[in-house]
Amino acid sequence: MPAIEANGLTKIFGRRPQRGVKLLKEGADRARLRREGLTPAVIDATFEVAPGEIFVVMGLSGSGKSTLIRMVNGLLEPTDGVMRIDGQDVTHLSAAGLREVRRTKVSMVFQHFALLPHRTVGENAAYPLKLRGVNKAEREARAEEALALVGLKGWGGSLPSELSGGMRQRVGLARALAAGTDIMLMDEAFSALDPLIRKEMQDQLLELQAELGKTILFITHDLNEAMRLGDRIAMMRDGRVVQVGTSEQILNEPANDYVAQFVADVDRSRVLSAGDVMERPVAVIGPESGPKAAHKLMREHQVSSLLVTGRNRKVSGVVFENDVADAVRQGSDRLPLSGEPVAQVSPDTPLAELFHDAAVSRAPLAVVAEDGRLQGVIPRVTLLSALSVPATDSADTAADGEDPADGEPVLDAAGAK
Ligand SMILES: Nc1ncnc2c1ncn2[C@@H]1O[C@H](COP(=O)(O)OP(=O)(O)OP(=O)(O)O)[C@@H](O)[C@H]1O
Repeated sequence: MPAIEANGLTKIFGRRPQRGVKLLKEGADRARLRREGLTPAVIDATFEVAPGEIFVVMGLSGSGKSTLIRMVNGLLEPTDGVMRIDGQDVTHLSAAGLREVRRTKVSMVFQHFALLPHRTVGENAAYPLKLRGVNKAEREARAEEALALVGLKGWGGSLPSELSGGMRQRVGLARALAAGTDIMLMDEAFSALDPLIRKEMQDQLLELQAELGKTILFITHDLNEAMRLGDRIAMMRDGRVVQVGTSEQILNEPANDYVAQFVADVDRSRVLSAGDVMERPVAVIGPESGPKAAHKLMREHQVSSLLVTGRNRKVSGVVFENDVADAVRQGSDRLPLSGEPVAQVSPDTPLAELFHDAAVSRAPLAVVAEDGRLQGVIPRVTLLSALSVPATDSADTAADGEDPADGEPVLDAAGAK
């Protein structure tokens, strides 16, 4: 069951907003509604956020992000459509019902977090618990735990004025964590921070997420932030969700020209990772194979090197064309393994971190799973082309979600020799 589910969610500001819904359903555009004195802030938004997912809503100022998040936590009532939290329809809840949802399910972190200046950091973090009537001892324990999670261990007794801006924003995060809800809504939560502190907070959020598995709906107008944080991203324009996808899908398969232009300047080397661009490891040979088989495979795939893998698909080395040709000429039946190490990287490694290895290594980079099994390869040319033209083939490989190594012609002693 999705943690958050929006179905046809629409919010129109102005008098008699239902008129706007009707007009929209009749095909009217925003300008038409504006002439009627209506502002369609969110139009027909439909998406699901899975439990444990970081779902980023991304769009320029005025695209409707804040309105959308305010409907999720019940600060605004939708004009049309349905919003469900953990399967419960919260679209038209009473004030008491909404309070209950906020108390138990959803907490929120804002851009400018209003800390109570005369209360300690610990009391600030524990504030929502106080409102809920949680007893003092438990409040303090939970606040302390939450402060430790955001790197503010030992600061509970200080006043907000003693903290830097970044630290205050951490208190906001701690407050949401102390509340103990499974869903956290973050509205431009890091946008007011200096770039370096902002990056630190993003890292921390990713760490916390890995540890706690919260469902996070994160709003930002910063594409790089969206791409860094989001498991998936919803791109909004003029109140509509124009695309929902992983950062890799948004980069390589933009739904329209607007999205394509938007992502044109993204630093692809930081957004795409090895797993996104790797190719099927076809140029791979088993250790028992001989030089003739290696030579044949190289010709077939027009490559100048082959990775050598054992039966467990672990990479044991590399052979190069010249050495293989020599071995064939000399009638040798042993693969002429090169002494060169093969760079092995995890599928999560950003492309930016692959350049050094790619530059110093003649062999393609080996992308290996945690258990060391070969998942794919990245020849230098693939790395370079991934940075410019959308890498459609490799994107398909990654999107399939299958083990690209399976079913490939890995030759060994029993194979074509
Ligand atoms: N209470 C309101 N009354 C009337 N119009 C509103 C109201 N709140 C928002 N709007 C309008 O709805 C549209 C969407 O605004 P919203 O604040 O949701 O966008 P946003 O993407 O969050 O922008 P920003 O990043 O600047 O906050 C805008 O045209 C805005 O002027």
